[in-house]
Amino acid sequence: MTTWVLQVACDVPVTVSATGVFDYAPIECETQDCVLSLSQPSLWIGRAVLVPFGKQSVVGIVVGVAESTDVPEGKLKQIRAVLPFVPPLDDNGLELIRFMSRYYQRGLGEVALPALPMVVRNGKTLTVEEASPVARLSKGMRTWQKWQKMPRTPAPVVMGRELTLTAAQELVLSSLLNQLEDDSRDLRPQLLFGVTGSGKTEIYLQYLAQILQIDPQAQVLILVPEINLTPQLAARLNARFGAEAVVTLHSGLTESTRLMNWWRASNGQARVVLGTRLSVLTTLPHLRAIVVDEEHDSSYRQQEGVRYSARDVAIYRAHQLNIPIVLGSATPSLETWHNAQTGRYGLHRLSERAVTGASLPEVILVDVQKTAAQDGLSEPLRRLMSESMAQHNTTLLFQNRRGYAPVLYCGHCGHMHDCSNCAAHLVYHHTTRHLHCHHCGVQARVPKVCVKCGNADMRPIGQGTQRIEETVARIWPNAIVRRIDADSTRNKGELEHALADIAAGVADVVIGTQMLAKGHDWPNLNTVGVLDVDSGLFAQDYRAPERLFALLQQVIGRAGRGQTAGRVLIQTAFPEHPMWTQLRSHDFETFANDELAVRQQLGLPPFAAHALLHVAAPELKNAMLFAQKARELALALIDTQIAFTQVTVNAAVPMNMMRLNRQERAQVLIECPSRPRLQQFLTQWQAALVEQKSRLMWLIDVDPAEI
Ligand SMILES: Nc1ncnc2c1ncn2[C@@H]1O[C@H](COP(=O)(O)OP(=O)(O)OP(=O)(O)O)[C@@H](O)[C@H]1O
Ligand SMILES: [Zn+2]
Repeated sequence: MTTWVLQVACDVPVTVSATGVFDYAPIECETQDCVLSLSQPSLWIGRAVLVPFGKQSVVGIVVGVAESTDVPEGKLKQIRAVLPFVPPLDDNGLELIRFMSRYYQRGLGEVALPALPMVVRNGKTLTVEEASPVARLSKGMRTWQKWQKMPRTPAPVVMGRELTLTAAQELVLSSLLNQLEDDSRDLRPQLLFGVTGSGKTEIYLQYLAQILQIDPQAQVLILVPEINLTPQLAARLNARFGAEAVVTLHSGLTESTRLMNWWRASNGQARVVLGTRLSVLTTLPHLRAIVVDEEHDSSYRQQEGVRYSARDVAIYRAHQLNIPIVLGSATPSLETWHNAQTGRYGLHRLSERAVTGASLPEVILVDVQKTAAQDGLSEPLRRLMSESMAQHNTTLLFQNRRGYAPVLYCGHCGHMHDCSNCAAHLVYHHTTRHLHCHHCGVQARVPKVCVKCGNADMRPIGQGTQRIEETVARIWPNAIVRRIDADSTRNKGELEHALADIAAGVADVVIGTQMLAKGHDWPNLNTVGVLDVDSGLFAQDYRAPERLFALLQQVIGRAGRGQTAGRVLIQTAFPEHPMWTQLRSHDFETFANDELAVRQQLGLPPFAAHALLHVAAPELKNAMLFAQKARELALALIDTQIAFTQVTVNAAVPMNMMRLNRQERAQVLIECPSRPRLQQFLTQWQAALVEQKSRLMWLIDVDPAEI
């Protein structure tokens, strides 16, 4: 019997175990890839292991070793096997997951394991050899086996042709590079605040090229909100650095490609890693720089499982490794903007577009109270569209709602068809002739008569992308139209095809949701119509103006990126709303500074830190009871500990969207001007909540995206 134990982090929720770390006895393990013996406990730390857990085997990470355990003698289980092909987490990797676990109030395993590809962390795809306690991937992994035999040396980087930088780009690049010089080494995060189309991407590439050239092992990480939406970037990276050196990591990859790319990245073989939020946790042994493109984008926020911000984790990781990080955006998040204003981050500006002759588009408002938007399209917009088509340019219609119509309404009794699982209207989809719930996914056939009064006068009310598509086809029967939304791009290859067509200038009209706001560069696009965004002007959430402004400025920024001047037409019933003034003059700074002043006055983030307790139960009464109990526990903590006097506990209330997926939801908002204090408080509060042993679903969301 050994005299020491392994502390293994497993992916279990905090409600099951506050730390998520369990003790196991080690076993001798000797393979080609790693020799782990009982006499050298420290070598085990950071290793992936397969352990018995209840009735199954699960993959965990060894986060420590100890001389003793609380597990009674005879009850301590042995690990089943080691996963030698998973590169061990080094001290920095372990510290990173410890940070996330502390910051987001989650178990170590919950944080660490999702970074591994599904096939690796899923115990079912592993086989353990009888003779030696080693777990290997079992099925269908032939290419993987081939890869494993390949050399693990860093791939050479080929330096492709670069664009000649404009004077403004040159200035930014040299100031970014200067900051890496030893005597002025400034590793604060650097914000690249450049208007849409100002050529931020080219700066990232030339900047990273320098870093890759200095060090023949160096790896760089580029985070993007969504890779599928911007295939141009992956192609550009391959062309610039050589396909051999570049890997992508995102959820759209097949499992085997994902596995291979992860493996190449985590062994230090791949030099340039282009990934979405999850890739921020990938082991990268020679990571030397990080770029976060479109740093404001809400896709960086993981909203399921562990709720974290990949951008914030990237900033922490850069800080920890003492490496540079560049955040880029035309519409930085207010947190980032605030940090750039106060000097915590460096700030670099690009105020002109990069392409000679291209400028920011003219923005025109159409008052739809005066000029009705017939079937969603006002007369002035129709005129611009016809003109644009005649000149063989592309028009983009931004309608941020998929489906045909957001409501199916009975013209007789006024009944609206709602989802029975959620507090939401069902959306009418013409293509499937079904009503869909966009929250829980439920679908129902369109009733022939009103379910309430039996009348057949059923009317779709309002506009969705499908209905706009129908209208465009009716007015311009010969127009080539591409619709980009979650429905039109569900099948494999559809999105790529549509994007390629648009990039080639084939489409006369592009209709779509916010998917169109992300980083697309289509020189042929000169006209943008913004339809139906008024509801966003009056949304409740304090972040709503920030989100709407960023979204619209990004959409506006798609126009006029080539030689033809761009123009944007916004249809609104509230032309006097102050947000339009700043959008029309492309004045993000004034908007951001005004908005920050309001936040400061109200003590809202970034001037305070927030955490939100979410509770869900089949009945609201029970969710509220738990939320109220949680609030009492919070108040008791504050009463007994002087350190927590700055913490404010708000009332337990039903959530804005109270019912979702058959669950009624309640929340308690916690506010505190000091982040470290809030963290201390949350740790104790969460422990008290776990002790309640409630069977309800609950979780603490740190820096919640919405309240
Ligand atoms: N130095 C340059 N010379 C010529 N063209 C350039 C140069 N730099 C960038 N471009 C071109 O300008 C266009 C816009 O560049 P890019 O897409 O990088 O802008 P961006 O700042 O990332 O914009 P957005 O924030 O809207 O995504 C691209 O077509 C790019 O090829
Ligand atoms: Zn629903």
